[in-house]
Amino acid sequence: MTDDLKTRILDVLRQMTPPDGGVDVVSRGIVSDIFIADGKAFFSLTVPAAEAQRFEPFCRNIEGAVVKIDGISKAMVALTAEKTAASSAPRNSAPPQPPQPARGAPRPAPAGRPPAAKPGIPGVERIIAVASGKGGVGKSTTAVNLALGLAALGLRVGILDADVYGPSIPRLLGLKDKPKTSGGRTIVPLEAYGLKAMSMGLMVDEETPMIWRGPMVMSALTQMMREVEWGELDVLVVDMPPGTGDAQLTMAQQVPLAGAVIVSTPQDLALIDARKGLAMFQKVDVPVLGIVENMSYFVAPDTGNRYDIFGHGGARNEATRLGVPFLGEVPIEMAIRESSDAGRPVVATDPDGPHAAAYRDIAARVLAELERKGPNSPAPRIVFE
Ligand SMILES: Nc1ncnc2c1ncn2[C@@H]1O[C@H](COP(=O)(O)OP(=O)(O)OP(=O)(O)O)[C@@H](O)[C@H]1O
Repeated sequence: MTDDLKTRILDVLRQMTPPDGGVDVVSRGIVSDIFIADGKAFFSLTVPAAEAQRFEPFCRNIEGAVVKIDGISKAMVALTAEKTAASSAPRNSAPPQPPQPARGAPRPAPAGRPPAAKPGIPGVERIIAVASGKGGVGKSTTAVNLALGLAALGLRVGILDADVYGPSIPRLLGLKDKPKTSGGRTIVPLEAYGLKAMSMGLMVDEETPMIWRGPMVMSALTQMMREVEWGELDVLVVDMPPGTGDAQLTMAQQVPLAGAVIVSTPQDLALIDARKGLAMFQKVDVPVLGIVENMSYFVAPDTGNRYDIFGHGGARNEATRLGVPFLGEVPIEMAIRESSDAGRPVVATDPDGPHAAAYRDIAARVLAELERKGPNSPAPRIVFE
Protein backbone atom coordinates (compact mmCIF):
# COMPACT_ATOMS: atom_id res chain seq x y z
CA MET A 1 0.00 0.00 0.00
CA THR A 2 2.73 2.40 1.03
CA ASP A 3 4.82 1.49 -2.01
CA ASP A 4 1.79 2.05 -4.19
CA LEU A 5 1.30 5.50 -2.65
CA LYS A 6 4.96 6.35 -3.15
CA THR A 7 4.68 5.36 -6.81
CA ARG A 8 1.63 7.55 -7.19
CA ILE A 9 3.38 10.48 -5.53
CA LEU A 10 6.33 10.06 -7.89
CA ASP A 11 3.90 9.95 -10.83
CA VAL A 12 2.37 13.23 -9.69
CA LEU A 13 5.83 14.78 -9.33
CA ARG A 14 6.80 13.65 -12.83
CA GLN A 15 3.86 15.57 -14.24
CA MET A 16 4.73 18.86 -12.53
CA THR A 17 6.91 21.39 -14.31
CA PRO A 18 9.54 22.83 -11.98
CA PRO A 19 9.77 26.64 -11.73
CA ASP A 20 12.96 26.72 -13.81
CA GLY A 21 11.08 25.00 -16.63
CA GLY A 22 13.53 22.07 -16.79
CA VAL A 23 12.86 18.37 -16.54
CA ASP A 24 10.75 17.06 -13.70
CA VAL A 25 12.19 16.70 -10.20
CA VAL A 26 12.04 12.88 -10.20
CA SER A 27 14.09 12.59 -13.38
CA ARG A 28 16.57 15.04 -11.92
CA GLY A 29 17.00 12.80 -8.91
CA ILE A 30 16.44 15.58 -6.37
CA VAL A 31 13.56 13.94 -4.48
CA SER A 32 14.51 12.33 -1.15
CA ASP A 33 13.06 9.08 0.15
CA ILE A 34 9.35 9.47 0.69
CA PHE A 35 8.11 8.65 4.17
CA ILE A 36 4.43 7.85 4.51
CA ALA A 37 2.83 7.33 7.87
CA ASP A 38 -0.77 7.56 8.89
CA GLY A 39 -1.72 8.96 5.50
CA LYS A 40 0.87 11.73 5.85
CA ALA A 41 3.66 12.03 3.31
CA PHE A 42 7.00 13.70 4.03
CA PHE A 43 9.87 14.25 1.64
CA SER A 44 12.35 16.86 0.55
CA LEU A 45 13.76 18.32 -2.65
CA THR A 46 17.42 19.22 -2.90
CA VAL A 47 18.07 22.37 -4.93
CA PRO A 48 20.97 24.80 -5.30
CA ALA A 49 20.83 27.48 -2.61
CA ALA A 50 20.28 30.21 -5.19
CA GLU A 51 17.16 28.40 -6.43
CA ALA A 52 15.51 28.13 -3.03
CA GLN A 53 13.18 31.09 -3.54
CA ARG A 54 11.85 29.85 -6.86
CA PHE A 55 11.23 26.39 -5.47
CA GLU A 56 9.43 27.36 -2.27
CA PRO A 57 6.02 28.04 -3.90
CA PHE A 58 6.57 24.95 -6.02
CA CYS A 59 6.85 22.86 -2.82
CA ARG A 60 3.49 24.22 -1.68
CA ASN A 61 2.03 23.31 -5.11
CA ILE A 62 3.41 19.81 -4.72
CA GLU A 63 1.79 19.53 -1.30
CA GLY A 64 -1.52 20.60 -2.85
CA ALA A 65 -1.21 18.03 -5.64
CA VAL A 66 -0.09 15.18 -3.37
CA VAL A 67 -2.99 15.52 -0.94
CA LYS A 68 -5.34 14.92 -3.84
CA ILE A 69 -4.05 11.34 -4.03
CA ASP A 70 -6.48 8.90 -2.49
CA GLY A 71 -4.96 7.67 0.76
CA ILE A 72 -2.88 10.80 1.45
CA SER A 73 -4.40 13.22 3.93
CA LYS A 74 -1.41 15.53 4.43
CA ALA A 75 1.82 16.29 2.64
CA MET A 76 4.86 18.16 3.83
CA VAL A 77 7.63 18.98 1.39
CA ALA A 78 10.81 20.60 2.63
CA LEU A 79 13.60 22.19 0.63
CA THR A 80 17.16 21.28 1.36
CA ALA A 81 20.05 23.12 -0.16
CA GLU A 82 22.86 21.60 -2.13
CA LYS A 83 26.19 21.71 -0.42
CA THR A 84 28.07 24.33 -2.42
CA ALA A 85 30.59 27.00 -1.65
CA ALA A 86 27.95 29.57 -2.47
CA SER A 87 25.45 28.01 -0.12
CA SER A 88 25.42 30.96 2.22
CA ALA A 89 22.92 32.72 -0.03
CA PRO A 90 19.98 33.80 2.06
CA ARG A 91 16.60 32.22 1.66
CA ASN A 92 15.11 34.59 -0.81
CA SER A 93 11.73 34.78 0.81
CA ALA A 94 13.49 36.33 3.77
CA PRO A 95 12.60 39.95 4.26
CA PRO A 96 14.69 42.52 2.45
CA GLN A 97 17.75 43.76 4.22
CA PRO A 98 17.26 47.25 5.57
CA PRO A 99 19.37 50.10 4.32
CA GLN A 100 22.33 51.12 6.42
CA PRO A 101 21.57 53.46 9.31
CA ALA A 102 21.71 57.09 8.23
CA ARG A 103 24.26 59.52 9.51
CA GLY A 104 23.72 60.09 13.17
CA ALA A 105 22.16 56.70 13.74
CA PRO A 106 23.89 54.25 16.05
CA ARG A 107 26.62 52.24 14.35
CA PRO A 108 28.08 48.95 15.38
CA ALA A 109 31.00 49.48 17.69
CA PRO A 110 34.24 48.17 16.26
CA ALA A 111 35.02 44.75 17.65
CA GLY A 112 37.62 44.60 20.35
CA ARG A 113 36.61 47.79 22.17
CA PRO A 114 35.72 47.37 25.82
CA PRO A 115 31.97 47.30 26.34
CA ALA A 116 30.32 50.08 28.29
CA ALA A 117 27.33 49.51 30.55
CA LYS A 118 23.97 50.36 29.03
CA PRO A 119 20.72 50.55 30.95
CA GLY A 120 18.43 47.59 30.59
CA ILE A 121 14.63 47.70 30.68
CA PRO A 122 13.36 48.52 34.17
CA GLY A 123 11.75 45.45 35.71
CA VAL A 124 13.19 43.07 33.12
CA GLU A 125 15.88 40.90 34.61
CA ARG A 126 17.33 39.30 31.50
CA ILE A 127 16.92 39.67 27.77
CA ILE A 128 17.82 36.85 25.44
CA ALA A 129 17.83 36.86 21.65
CA VAL A 130 16.71 34.00 19.46
CA ALA A 131 18.47 34.29 16.14
CA SER A 132 19.20 32.37 12.97
CA GLY A 133 21.61 32.97 10.15
CA LYS A 134 18.88 32.48 7.56
CA GLY A 135 15.11 32.60 7.33
CA GLY A 136 12.72 29.69 7.52
CA VAL A 137 14.64 27.51 9.95
CA GLY A 138 11.91 27.80 12.58
CA LYS A 139 13.41 30.63 14.62
CA SER A 140 10.08 32.22 15.55
CA THR A 141 8.49 28.86 16.35
CA THR A 142 11.46 28.11 18.60
CA ALA A 143 11.32 31.56 20.22
CA VAL A 144 7.63 31.17 21.13
CA ASN A 145 7.96 27.63 22.44
CA LEU A 146 11.16 28.47 24.29
CA ALA A 147 9.39 31.41 25.94
CA LEU A 148 6.52 29.11 26.91
CA GLY A 149 9.01 26.50 28.12
CA LEU A 150 10.64 29.11 30.37
CA ALA A 151 7.18 30.11 31.65
CA ALA A 152 6.42 26.43 32.34
CA LEU A 153 9.53 26.39 34.53
CA GLY A 154 7.89 29.10 36.64
CA LEU A 155 9.45 32.25 35.16
CA ARG A 156 7.65 35.45 34.24
CA VAL A 157 8.29 35.75 30.53
CA GLY A 158 7.70 38.24 27.74
CA ILE A 159 8.32 37.94 24.02
CA LEU A 160 9.28 40.76 21.71
CA ASP A 161 9.09 40.34 17.96
CA ALA A 162 12.01 42.35 16.64
CA ASP A 163 11.54 40.88 13.20
CA VAL A 164 9.98 44.10 11.95
CA TYR A 165 10.28 42.99 8.33
CA GLY A 166 8.34 39.76 8.71
CA PRO A 167 6.73 39.62 12.14
CA SER A 168 5.27 36.23 12.91
CA ILE A 169 4.71 36.26 16.68
CA PRO A 170 1.09 37.55 16.41
CA ARG A 171 0.26 34.62 14.12
CA LEU A 172 2.11 32.09 16.26
CA LEU A 173 0.36 33.25 19.42
CA GLY A 174 -3.01 33.83 17.74
CA LEU A 175 -2.99 37.53 18.64
CA LYS A 176 -5.37 39.73 16.68
CA ASP A 177 -6.13 42.73 18.89
CA LYS A 178 -4.08 45.87 18.67
CA PRO A 179 -2.27 46.84 21.85
CA LYS A 180 -3.67 49.79 23.77
CA THR A 181 -1.71 52.78 24.87
CA SER A 182 -1.63 53.83 28.46
CA GLY A 183 -2.00 57.58 28.98
CA GLY A 184 -1.04 58.04 25.34
CA ARG A 185 2.61 57.51 26.24
CA THR A 186 3.26 53.85 26.83
CA ILE A 187 2.00 50.67 25.19
CA VAL A 188 0.32 47.88 27.12
CA PRO A 189 1.60 44.53 25.81
CA LEU A 190 -0.88 41.82 24.94
CA GLU A 191 -1.00 38.54 26.80
CA ALA A 192 -1.19 35.05 25.35
CA TYR A 193 -0.74 31.73 27.13
CA GLY A 194 0.71 33.59 30.12
CA LEU A 195 3.30 35.47 28.05
CA LYS A 196 3.43 39.22 27.59
CA ALA A 197 3.84 39.84 23.90
CA MET A 198 4.69 42.76 21.70
CA SER A 199 5.33 42.93 17.99
CA MET A 200 5.38 45.40 15.19
CA GLY A 201 2.94 42.97 13.61
CA LEU A 202 0.44 44.09 16.25
CA MET A 203 0.82 47.72 15.29
CA VAL A 204 0.26 47.30 11.55
CA ASP A 205 -2.01 45.17 9.40
CA GLU A 206 -0.42 41.91 8.35
CA GLU A 207 -0.91 42.88 4.72
CA THR A 208 0.70 46.29 5.04
CA PRO A 209 4.04 46.40 3.30
CA MET A 210 6.58 47.78 5.72
CA ILE A 211 9.17 49.90 4.07
CA TRP A 212 11.29 50.60 7.07
CA ARG A 213 14.51 52.46 6.86
CA GLY A 214 17.39 51.58 9.14
CA PRO A 215 16.97 54.43 11.61
CA MET A 216 13.18 53.87 11.72
CA VAL A 217 13.74 50.24 12.59
CA MET A 218 15.99 51.29 15.39
CA SER A 219 13.48 53.74 16.78
CA ALA A 220 10.68 51.14 16.46
CA LEU A 221 12.78 48.66 18.35
CA THR A 222 13.74 51.17 20.99
CA GLN A 223 10.07 52.04 21.38
CA MET A 224 9.11 48.40 21.78
CA MET A 225 11.86 47.92 24.32
CA ARG A 226 11.47 51.06 26.35
CA GLU A 227 7.90 52.28 25.91
CA VAL A 228 6.11 49.00 26.47
CA GLU A 229 4.84 48.30 29.96
CA TRP A 230 6.55 44.96 30.39
CA GLY A 231 6.17 45.04 34.17
CA GLU A 232 8.28 42.60 36.16
CA LEU A 233 9.79 39.90 33.94
CA ASP A 234 12.41 37.29 34.64
CA VAL A 235 13.17 36.88 30.95
CA LEU A 236 12.29 38.80 27.81
CA VAL A 237 12.79 36.67 24.69
CA VAL A 238 13.57 38.70 21.57
CA ASP A 239 12.78 37.10 18.22
CA MET A 240 15.46 38.64 16.02
CA PRO A 241 15.12 39.18 12.27
CA PRO A 242 16.82 36.40 10.30
CA GLY A 243 20.28 37.03 8.96
CA THR A 244 23.55 38.41 10.15
CA GLY A 245 23.89 41.68 8.30
CA ASP A 246 24.69 45.05 9.75
CA ALA A 247 21.05 45.61 10.73
CA GLN A 248 21.10 42.55 12.95
CA LEU A 249 24.49 43.51 14.31
CA THR A 250 23.24 46.96 15.23
CA MET A 251 20.16 45.44 16.78
CA ALA A 252 22.23 43.04 18.83
CA GLN A 253 24.05 46.09 20.11
CA GLN A 254 20.96 48.14 20.84
CA VAL A 255 19.56 45.55 23.19
CA PRO A 256 21.35 44.76 26.45
CA LEU A 257 21.42 41.03 25.84
CA ALA A 258 22.23 38.42 28.47
CA GLY A 259 22.78 35.90 25.71
CA ALA A 260 21.73 34.52 22.36
CA VAL A 261 20.23 31.24 21.23
CA ILE A 262 21.01 30.23 17.64
CA VAL A 263 18.49 28.12 15.76
CA SER A 264 19.68 25.97 12.88
CA THR A 265 18.48 23.02 10.84
CA PRO A 266 20.82 20.08 10.26
CA GLN A 267 21.42 21.09 6.66
CA ASP A 268 24.79 22.45 5.71
CA LEU A 269 23.31 25.64 4.34
CA ALA A 270 21.70 26.51 7.64
CA LEU A 271 24.79 25.54 9.59
CA ILE A 272 27.03 27.83 7.59
CA ASP A 273 24.61 30.63 8.38
CA ALA A 274 24.41 29.58 12.01
CA ARG A 275 28.17 29.96 12.24
CA LYS A 276 27.83 33.51 10.93
CA GLY A 277 25.20 34.18 13.61
CA LEU A 278 27.57 32.94 16.23
CA ALA A 279 30.38 35.12 14.95
CA MET A 280 28.07 38.12 14.94
CA PHE A 281 27.20 37.80 18.62
CA GLN A 282 30.80 37.11 19.54
CA LYS A 283 31.79 40.28 17.71
CA VAL A 284 29.57 42.34 20.00
CA ASP A 285 30.47 40.38 23.15
CA VAL A 286 27.05 38.78 23.61
CA PRO A 287 27.46 35.28 25.06
CA VAL A 288 26.03 32.53 22.88
CA LEU A 289 23.92 30.34 25.14
CA GLY A 290 23.91 27.54 22.59
CA ILE A 291 22.51 26.07 19.39
CA VAL A 292 19.11 24.44 18.90
CA GLU A 293 18.74 21.96 16.04
CA ASN A 294 15.26 22.35 14.58
CA MET A 295 13.62 19.96 12.11
CA SER A 296 16.23 17.54 13.34
CA TYR A 297 14.54 14.25 12.51
CA PHE A 298 11.13 12.81 11.75
CA VAL A 299 9.30 10.20 13.83
CA ALA A 300 6.77 8.10 11.92
CA PRO A 301 3.53 8.40 13.88
CA ASP A 302 2.46 4.81 13.21
CA THR A 303 5.68 2.95 13.96
CA GLY A 304 7.53 5.45 16.13
CA ASN A 305 10.57 4.86 13.91
CA ARG A 306 12.95 7.74 13.66
CA TYR A 307 14.21 8.99 10.29
CA ASP A 308 17.04 11.46 9.92
CA ILE A 309 15.73 12.95 6.69
CA PHE A 310 18.25 15.74 6.36
CA GLY A 311 21.15 13.95 7.97
CA HIS A 312 21.25 14.42 11.67
CA GLY A 313 23.57 15.75 14.33
CA GLY A 314 25.08 18.57 12.30
CA ALA A 315 24.24 21.22 14.86
CA ARG A 316 25.42 19.09 17.78
CA ASN A 317 28.78 18.46 16.08
CA GLU A 318 29.06 22.09 15.12
CA ALA A 319 28.28 23.22 18.68
CA THR A 320 30.99 20.91 20.02
CA ARG A 321 33.45 22.13 17.41
CA LEU A 322 32.73 25.76 18.22
CA GLY A 323 32.75 25.17 21.97
CA VAL A 324 29.19 26.35 22.58
CA PRO A 325 26.49 24.32 24.33
CA PHE A 326 24.14 22.16 22.31
CA LEU A 327 20.71 23.01 23.70
CA GLY A 328 18.64 20.25 22.13
CA GLU A 329 16.87 19.04 19.06
CA VAL A 330 13.28 19.35 17.87
CA PRO A 331 11.86 16.92 15.30
CA ILE A 332 10.18 17.98 12.08
CA GLU A 333 6.59 17.35 12.99
CA MET A 334 3.30 18.16 11.40
CA ALA A 335 1.77 18.88 14.82
CA ILE A 336 4.39 21.59 15.45
CA ARG A 337 3.75 23.21 12.10
CA GLU A 338 -0.02 23.03 12.31
CA SER A 339 -0.27 24.20 15.89
CA SER A 340 2.20 27.05 15.28
CA ASP A 341 0.48 28.23 12.17
CA ALA A 342 -2.91 28.09 13.94
CA GLY A 343 -1.64 30.25 16.82
CA ARG A 344 -1.71 27.33 19.26
CA PRO A 345 1.92 26.64 20.22
CA VAL A 346 2.56 23.04 21.32
CA VAL A 347 4.12 23.84 24.68
CA ALA A 348 0.89 25.57 25.75
CA THR A 349 -1.68 23.44 23.98
CA ASP A 350 -0.16 19.97 24.39
CA PRO A 351 1.95 20.36 27.53
CA ASP A 352 2.08 16.60 28.17
CA GLY A 353 3.23 15.76 24.65
CA PRO A 354 6.79 14.91 23.59
CA HIS A 355 7.35 18.19 21.75
CA ALA A 356 6.45 20.30 24.76
CA ALA A 357 8.91 18.19 26.75
CA ALA A 358 11.64 18.82 24.16
CA TYR A 359 11.11 22.58 24.33
CA ARG A 360 10.99 22.56 28.14
CA ASP A 361 14.33 20.69 28.19
CA ILE A 362 15.78 23.33 25.87
CA ALA A 363 14.37 26.05 28.14
CA ALA A 364 15.95 24.39 31.18
CA ARG A 365 19.34 24.29 29.43
CA VAL A 366 19.02 27.95 28.43
CA LEU A 367 18.24 28.81 32.02
CA ALA A 368 21.20 26.79 33.26
CA GLU A 369 23.48 28.62 30.82
CA LEU A 370 22.10 31.98 31.93
CA GLU A 371 22.75 31.05 35.56
CA ARG A 372 26.23 29.83 34.69
CA LYS A 373 27.10 33.03 32.87
CA GLY A 374 25.99 35.14 35.84
CA PRO A 375 24.30 38.52 35.78
CA ASN A 376 23.48 40.39 32.61
CA SER A 377 26.60 41.19 30.68
CA PRO A 378 26.86 44.86 29.85
CA ALA A 379 25.68 45.85 26.40
CA PRO A 380 28.35 46.65 23.86
CA ARG A 381 29.39 50.19 23.25
CA ILE A 382 27.36 52.13 20.71
CA VAL A 383 29.31 54.58 18.61
CA PHE A 384 27.62 57.67 17.16
CA GLU A 385 29.10 59.35 14.13
N1 LIG B 1 9.98 21.46 14.11
C1 LIG B 1 9.14 21.81 13.14
N2 LIG B 1 8.38 20.88 12.50
C2 LIG B 1 7.53 21.23 11.50
N3 LIG B 1 7.36 22.47 11.05
C3 LIG B 1 8.09 23.45 11.65
C4 LIG B 1 9.00 23.18 12.73
N4 LIG B 1 9.56 24.36 13.12
C5 LIG B 1 9.01 25.32 12.33
N5 LIG B 1 8.15 24.79 11.45
C6 LIG B 1 7.36 25.46 10.40
O1 LIG B 1 8.29 26.06 9.48
C7 LIG B 1 7.79 27.32 9.02
C8 LIG B 1 8.82 28.41 9.34
O2 LIG B 1 8.91 28.53 10.75
P1 LIG B 1 9.18 29.94 11.46
O3 LIG B 1 8.27 31.02 10.95
O4 LIG B 1 9.25 29.69 12.91
O5 LIG B 1 10.65 30.17 10.88
P2 LIG B 1 11.57 31.45 10.93
O6 LIG B 1 12.96 30.92 10.90
O7 LIG B 1 11.19 32.35 12.04
O8 LIG B 1 11.19 32.06 9.55
P3 LIG B 1 11.30 33.57 9.08
O9 LIG B 1 12.69 33.95 9.29
O10 LIG B 1 10.90 33.48 7.63
O11 LIG B 1 10.35 34.35 9.95
C9 LIG B 1 6.45 27.54 9.73
O12 LIG B 1 5.40 27.11 8.88
C10 LIG B 1 6.54 26.63 10.95
O13 LIG B 1 5.27 26.19 11.40
